[in-house]
Amino acid sequence: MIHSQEELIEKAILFFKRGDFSLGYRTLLDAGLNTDSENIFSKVLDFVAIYEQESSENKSSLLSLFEKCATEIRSVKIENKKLLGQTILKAENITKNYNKGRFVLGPVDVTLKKGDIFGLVGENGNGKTTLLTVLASLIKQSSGNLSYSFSTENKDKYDVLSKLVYIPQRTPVWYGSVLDNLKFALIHHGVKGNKNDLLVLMMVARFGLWKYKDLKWSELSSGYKMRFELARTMLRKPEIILLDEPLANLDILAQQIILEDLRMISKSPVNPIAMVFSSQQLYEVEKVSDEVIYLRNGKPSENLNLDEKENQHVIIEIDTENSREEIESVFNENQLEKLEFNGGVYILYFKEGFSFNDCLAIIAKNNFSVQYIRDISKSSRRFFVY
Ligand SMILES: Nc1ncnc2c1ncn2[C@@H]1O[C@H](COP(=O)(O)OP(=O)(O)OP(=O)(O)O)[C@@H](O)[C@H]1O
Repeated sequence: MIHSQEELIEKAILFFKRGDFSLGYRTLLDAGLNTDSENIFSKVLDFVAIYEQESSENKSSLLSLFEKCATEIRSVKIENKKLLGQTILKAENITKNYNKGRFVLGPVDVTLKKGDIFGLVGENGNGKTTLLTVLASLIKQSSGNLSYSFSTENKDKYDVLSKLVYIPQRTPVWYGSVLDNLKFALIHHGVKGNKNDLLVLMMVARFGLWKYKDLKWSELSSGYKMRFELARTMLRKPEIILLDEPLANLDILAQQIILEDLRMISKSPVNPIAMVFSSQQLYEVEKVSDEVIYLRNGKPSENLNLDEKENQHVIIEIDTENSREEIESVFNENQLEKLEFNGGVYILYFKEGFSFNDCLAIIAKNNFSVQYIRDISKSSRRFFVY
C-alpha cells in the first residue's frame, strides 16, 4: 500500500526503471494529477507527448526525461490529509422488494471506507444491480438506512450525486469526440479555460486514450468506452464509485488494465476513493478486492471474509484429462472427502490436515495432465458449486 505522494513518485520511478513502463507512466500521471497544478500539468504533458510518440515497446531511453518530470512533480508539496480508511458509506439492513416480494434483496449491510474496493459477485438475477443502484441512491430501498459521510457538507441532492458516481453496465451513447466530451464534462463541473484543456489531456493520457482522443463513440471498442467512462468519472473528483460489470465484453488484457486502474484509483494516497464493482470474473474480482460480497437469492452469504481461517479444508478446482476413476484412485480415503464434476472441471474436497502442496505432490507423482489447478478453499468460487 502506498501512503504518500512521495511514495507514489518513488514507485513510479521504480516501475519505469524495471521496465514496467505503462504502470510507471500511469503512476506518474496519478502523481501529476494529485498536484492539481496547471504548471505541473503542462510539464507532464510535454513528457506525455514524447512518451506517446515513442513507437518502441522498450521505453528505457526515456528514463532521464521521466525522472526529470518526477522531480517537477515532487517540487509541489502535498499535505497528507490521511483520508484513507475514513468511513464514507454506511448501509444498514437494506432490503428492496420487487414484484410484490417475488424478488427480495437483503437484508444487506455494507460499510465502505475511503480506499476500500469491494467486489460484488453472484449468479445472474441475484440482485447485484439492485444493490448497486440502491447504494447509489438511484432507487429507494424498501427498508433500512443508507448514509454518506462526504468530506464536505452536501448542499443538495445534486451535490451528493456529483461525489458519487454510478457507472451502469450499458453506458449511454454520446456524440462528438472523446476530447470534446471530456472537456464538456469538466466545464459542467466548473473548470474552464486553460485548466480545462490541460486537465482533460492529463486524464486522456492517464486512461490510455491519447491515440483515440479524436474518435467518436461508435469508433471506440468496449475497452476504450470503459476507459472513457473512467476518465469522465475521475474529472468529477468523486468520493464513491459504483460500477456495474465494468469488465463485461473486455478482453483479458483490457480487464487486467481496468482492474489495476480501479485499484490504483481507489488506493490513491492523496484522493482515495471507495469503490464497489460487480463482475462475473470471480478470480479477478478476488485479486483486487478488499472484500467480496456474494449474493445468492438476493441474500449476502455469510463467512465471506477471504482472510478468514475458518475453512481448514482444502478445496481445489482442477481441469485435467484424467478420468474421475484415475483421480479417485490416487488419493486415499483419508485424504479425499468428496469429488464433484460439472462437465468442465473437477472440484476436490480434502479432509482436514491435507494441504494444497500435498495435493500438488500427488498429482505430480502420478503424472497427471493438468491444464489448470487452483486452490479455491478461500475463494467465493466454492459457493458457485452445485
Ligand atoms: N425494475 C424492476 N422491477 C421488477 N423487478 C426487477 C426490476 N429490476 C430487477 N428486477 C428483478 O430483481 C432481480 C434482481 O435483478 P438484478 O438486475 O439486480 O440482478 P443482477 O444480479 O444484477 O443480475 P445480472 O447479473 O443478470 O445483471 C431479478 O429477478 C430481476 O428480474
